[in-house]
Amino acid sequence: MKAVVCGASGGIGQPLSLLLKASPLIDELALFDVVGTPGVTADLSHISSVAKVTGYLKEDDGLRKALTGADVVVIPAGVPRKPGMTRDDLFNINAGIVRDLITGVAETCPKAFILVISNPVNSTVPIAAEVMKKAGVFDPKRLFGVTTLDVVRAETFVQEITEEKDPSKTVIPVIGGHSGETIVPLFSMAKPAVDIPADKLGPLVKRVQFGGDEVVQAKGGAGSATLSMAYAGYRFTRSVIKAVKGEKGIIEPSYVYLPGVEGGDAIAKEVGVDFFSVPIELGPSGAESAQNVLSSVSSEEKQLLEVCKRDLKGSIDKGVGFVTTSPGAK
Ligand SMILES: NC(=O)c1ccc[n+]([C@@H]2O[C@H](COP(=O)([O-])OP(=O)(O)OC[C@H]3O[C@@H](n4cnc5c(N)ncnc54)[C@H](O)[C@@H]3O)[C@@H](O)[C@H]2O)c1
Ligand SMILES: O=C(O)C[C@H](O)C(=O)O
Repeated sequence: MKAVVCGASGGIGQPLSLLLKASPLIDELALFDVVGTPGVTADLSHISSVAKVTGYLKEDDGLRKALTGADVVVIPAGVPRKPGMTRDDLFNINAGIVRDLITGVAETCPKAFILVISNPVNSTVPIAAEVMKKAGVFDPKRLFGVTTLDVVRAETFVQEITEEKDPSKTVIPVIGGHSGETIVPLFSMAKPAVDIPADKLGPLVKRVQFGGDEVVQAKGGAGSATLSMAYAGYRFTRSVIKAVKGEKGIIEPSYVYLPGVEGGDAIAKEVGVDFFSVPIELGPSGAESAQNVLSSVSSEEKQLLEVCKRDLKGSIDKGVGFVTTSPGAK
């Protein structure tokens, strides 16, 4: 199992690479970034775990070397937000970064599972899909937008109400996209069920939707969530790898191209957009099936979904348009 981290020297990239290096599920870990990988690689390579670590910069065909033989490619490359910015404000820089990295994946390891963390996820995943389509190698079951941090936040924030000792034991589907009101936590479907007083539900939902802003404000210009994202990114990567290795019954919400996933076409028609996060059953070929949870949502959640669908459409069109109307990826 070879995993590659693109953006490995960054705020997310370093702790994510540490967690992957410590995982016994991974035999080879390749680190790619435009700066800093020699140091990060040397440092991680002293850890006495299974994975063999290699590092690459852009020079000397580094991206191709890093991606050769990759099974999983995780992408936290790109700029983070500062206070006052939206994720969409990152589009102008990050769209090109993601396009170029995915072009490398399409050329070097088209069968790899691709996990996109770079923001705005609502647009960068459609960009990745279009680049893969253009190259004739798009497999929707292998492309994931990582929305796990929203799930992790929902689990964590609801604990204030449930007072459960281990917050990760409460399963809460979070659907939609990964930005403000496109994030729709379904507390009505929590397992085990949670009893949330009416006056607390609205603020709880808002906190999950705008949890990213909390961290951006607290860091005061020094970036956005990195450590919690590394944890979430690792958790999702581990689930994909375990499922690929044959473990059954692994379900994780993820932002995918629904028409290409079993059961997803009907959901896409219902929500009116093709890219959307729902709980996905993972398996050896990636996204095995999409779970339609829409019929079970509460009336409050239905209203949240209306706003979500409206906001998502523009972000998806922007991502698709970036590839279809640009003169072509490098
Ligand atoms: N999906 C999520 O839930 C989520 C959560 C947190 C952050 N993010 C996003 O993740 C991205 C990274 O955040 P960060 O805090 O790690 O930022 P960072 O600036 O600390 O790190 C980004 C890294 O990407 C590298 N990079 C830039 N261009 C590159 C290229 N062409 N190829 C390879 N590497 C390149 C940089 O050198 C840097 O090391 C941001 O876009 C941020 O918004 C997403
Ligand atoms: O808020 C951000 O910009 C980073 C990330 O998307 C998050 O949710 O923390």
